[in-house]
Amino acid sequence: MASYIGNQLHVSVFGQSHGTAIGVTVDGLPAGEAVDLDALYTFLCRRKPGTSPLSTPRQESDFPSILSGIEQGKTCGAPLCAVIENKDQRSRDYGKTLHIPRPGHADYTAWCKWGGEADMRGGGHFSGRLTAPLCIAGGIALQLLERRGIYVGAHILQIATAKDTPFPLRPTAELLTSVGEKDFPVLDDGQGQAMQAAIVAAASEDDSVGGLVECAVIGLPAGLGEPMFGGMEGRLSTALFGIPAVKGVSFGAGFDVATMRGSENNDPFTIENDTVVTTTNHAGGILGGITTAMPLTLQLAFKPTPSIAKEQQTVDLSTMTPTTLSIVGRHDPCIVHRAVPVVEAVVALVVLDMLLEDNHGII
Ligand SMILES: Cc1cc2nc3c(=O)[nH]c(=O)nc-3n(C[C@H](O)[C@H](O)[C@H](O)COP(=O)(O)O)c2cc1C
Ligand SMILES: C=C(O[C@@H]1CC(C(=O)O)=C[C@@H](OP(=O)(O)O)[C@H]1O)C(=O)O
Repeated sequence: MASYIGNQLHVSVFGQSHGTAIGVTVDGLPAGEAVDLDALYTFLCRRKPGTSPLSTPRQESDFPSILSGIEQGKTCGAPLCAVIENKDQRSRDYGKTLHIPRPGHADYTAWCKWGGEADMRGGGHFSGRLTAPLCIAGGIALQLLERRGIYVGAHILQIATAKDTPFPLRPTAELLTSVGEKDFPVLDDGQGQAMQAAIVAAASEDDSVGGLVECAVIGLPAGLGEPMFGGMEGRLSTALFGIPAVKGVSFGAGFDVATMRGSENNDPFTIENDTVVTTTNHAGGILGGITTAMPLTLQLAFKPTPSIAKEQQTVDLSTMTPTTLSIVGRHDPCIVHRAVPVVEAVVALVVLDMLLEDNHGII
């Protein structure tokens, strides 16, 4: 099965962008955990569409109905089910082009796989809209982790050619929390202005831009993870590639390690307050798939939004002839800034799942 993840914490996402509703089931949450529903909705609003000229104008409240699993503000042990009704579908945007796959979107591959039966209006089940229910599950996981001193935070590292300052060697909980509270989550607001200008420029040319998100987790114990296929990098990557438009995931110094010498890349060990730490963190807090207790750091590459108004070459699958397409409708000229809370949510779900498997006395 494709739309669920987790070994102890089973998270299953359902729905289509233009269907009645989208939602999530989460089985395996510990019972008796307080869930602050106001804080959860504040988190969901960081992702919701229709809030800025830099994003899709589709108007959705993204307000979740919790159908089960939470009673009197606490998890009750039963599987949690939450749904968000879709309210602002405009399916006519897709009516004339259902046989004409959008370059860069999943239309063509869904058509191949599901024999033309896929509901691809608004991206169907492949849509970025499905990241809203992911944020419900992840937003609850973030609350459980924070209660135990584990903080997950992310920011936009790059959009087009404009670059933010990376997180410092030891990001604090305050830094990770405060950057997420910004309307445009960057550390350097000047660079944030340049990024926003790049999005506006691309949109004005009927085009789109991509970029990078950096995420960090602090407060993890040393020793979380497994060797080989159960490693922290593998577990996180599998989940993070489930976010639509992610084309790359790297940890620590990432692809820069290719040009470093061992003497530069190795993180020297030392002792601080009777604890083993490293003086640099090119490893991103992971050695052998297992956490070192230094901040876990990762970067994700997001491609430019595929649906653009600029004319592109494609094919008509009903006649099997080449054609061109200028996409009408409501689309994000950039995905990166909307994806920041989604990255936090997915990382939190994986970390919580791994702690539930091997809890180090934490849960
Ligand atoms: C938050 C978010 C919003 C998105 N918004 C759009 C959009 O408005 N238009 C679009 O064509 N793709 C959008 N996408 C990306 C597509 O859903 C994605 O590119 C498509 O499903 C194909 O999947 P792939 O890029 O992972 O191959 C969005 C993705 C995310 C995470
Ligand atoms: C609705 C959201 O984003 C949608 C993601 C999306 C896609 O193809 O991924 C396509 C667009 O859908 P529609 O054409 O129905 O407006 C976006 O608006 C959302 O993120 O909540």
